[in-house]
Amino acid sequence: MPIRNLTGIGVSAGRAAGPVATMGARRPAPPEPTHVEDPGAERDRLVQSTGRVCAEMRRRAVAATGPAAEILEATAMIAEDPSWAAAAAELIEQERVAAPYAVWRSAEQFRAALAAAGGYFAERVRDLDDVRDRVIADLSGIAPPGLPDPGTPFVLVARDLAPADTATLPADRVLALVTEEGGPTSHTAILARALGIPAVVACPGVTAIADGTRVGVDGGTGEVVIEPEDADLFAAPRRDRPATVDYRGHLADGTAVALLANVGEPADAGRARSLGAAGVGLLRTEFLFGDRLTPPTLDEQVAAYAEVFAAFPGGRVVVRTLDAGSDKPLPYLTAGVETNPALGVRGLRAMRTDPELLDTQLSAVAEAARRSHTEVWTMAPMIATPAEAAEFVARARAHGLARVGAMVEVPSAALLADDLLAVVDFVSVGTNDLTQYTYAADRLVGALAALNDPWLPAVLRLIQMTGDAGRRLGKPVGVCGEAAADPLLALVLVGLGVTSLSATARMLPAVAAVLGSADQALCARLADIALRAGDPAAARRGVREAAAEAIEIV
Ligand SMILES: C=C(OP(=O)(O)O)C(=O)O
Ligand SMILES: [Mg+2]
Repeated sequence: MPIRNLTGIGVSAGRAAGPVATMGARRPAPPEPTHVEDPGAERDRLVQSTGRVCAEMRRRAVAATGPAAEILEATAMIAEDPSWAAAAAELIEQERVAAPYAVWRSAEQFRAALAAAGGYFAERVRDLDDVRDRVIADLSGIAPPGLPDPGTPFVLVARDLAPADTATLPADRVLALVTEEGGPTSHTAILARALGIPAVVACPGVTAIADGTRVGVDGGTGEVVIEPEDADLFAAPRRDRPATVDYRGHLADGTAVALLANVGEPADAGRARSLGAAGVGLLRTEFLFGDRLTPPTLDEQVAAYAEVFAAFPGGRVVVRTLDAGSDKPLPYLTAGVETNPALGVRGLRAMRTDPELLDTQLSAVAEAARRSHTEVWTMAPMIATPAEAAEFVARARAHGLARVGAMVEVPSAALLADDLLAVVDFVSVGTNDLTQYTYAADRLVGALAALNDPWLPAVLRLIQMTGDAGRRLGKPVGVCGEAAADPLLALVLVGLGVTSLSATARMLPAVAAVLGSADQALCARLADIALRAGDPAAARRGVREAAAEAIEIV
């Protein structure tokens, strides 16, 4: 029976058509525990192999930029971690087994420990698997696992992608990518958007499509059409998109809607600026605090913030205080073991356990702001009550910070948006967490991807409540979650009362293109359609059709 058309979750807008090339089965069979006569020589072989793999991973990390660099850096660090290689060497010594088998066994132990630690550590399992497979391939003298190369541009299909593979995708050859697993906030989704490649995740059955079959992929609606009759429908409009942001900060009717960039490290700020971003709507400060045993000093922080502010003289930069805990644990701050880390001591809750850390950060932001010509706004993550927000505002003001706000990522914050907005200067909706908490679905679990879709009606309703409260109180309501990177959803968000959008810089030109040609009345109509739709697929379809009648959409 021919495979019918498939549907997944569109996570990176744009359309493309081309032949399928499937990522080879990455996981090799466990090697046999072959006996070796000379364990010393076998250990040397292991050391040389891990050295080669480490050098290659490091080379790729150094060569990459943006989110790819961060992800490759994480894999390179796992490759360079001596503990798993030392455990493998010990196995060779004690049991006189060949290196591939020892690597496999040692990696199994480490991956079990990472998986048990949960959150951020569990995510590293994919990186460890990647390193393990590369070392075993090197020891066995076979090509390392990697991307297919059919010799022509292709639609990449995979069960899931290792972060390192996604990070090095050749954007000129991969027309689109479709994965059977993965969720909207997975590495695959975030990087596809950063690279501007149309992408669909959580698409059951896609790996059954034979290589070479032509498919059309719509990264907006999530549709994968087998042998499309009208391939022109999938002609790649993304190639015609402007490469930089051409947007003056207001809709076609003059309604002000700021378009800003999400920035995860100082280098991103320069890139965002060169693309034409007007400022930063979310500076994630975790880059300063991770991968170390003690927190950064005041001076280190001042220098890093000042570097970001310097990229936007006269512009706005919204700094988010440290969001530690859950998927971002820190050895010196967050609680050891929590049964439900996403519901645990994270974000502002973790900072309240160490007020000095929060004070140092606020003081550094204030000092860097004084040295710059940038409008600096400061906000806290994981605010659940207006009282927490009031406490944060008082602390930030004591450091001389003028504009202080709260993220809306917990449903309680949206439900009490009037009370929250009464005590802060602005709010910014973090749709990634708001979605996971509204639908009680871990954002890192691929199997729950359908419940981590910001087009879900309850999420839209909570954003509407927040937007309405913002209008009533005359205070700004931003969105800085991945939802703002979806051009169609961006129009809906504006219709729900959102006054600024902040997204990964590469998606800003596409979002700018729709904002600049829409007006408030259209956005309100689209918001109404999305709210009434009942489910994300119907909402996307209805909004796309109505938007297409009024404006040219990407
Ligand atoms: C922007 C958000 O924060 P993060 O993705 O860093 O948790 C969010 O939750 O939407
Ligand atoms: Mg968040």
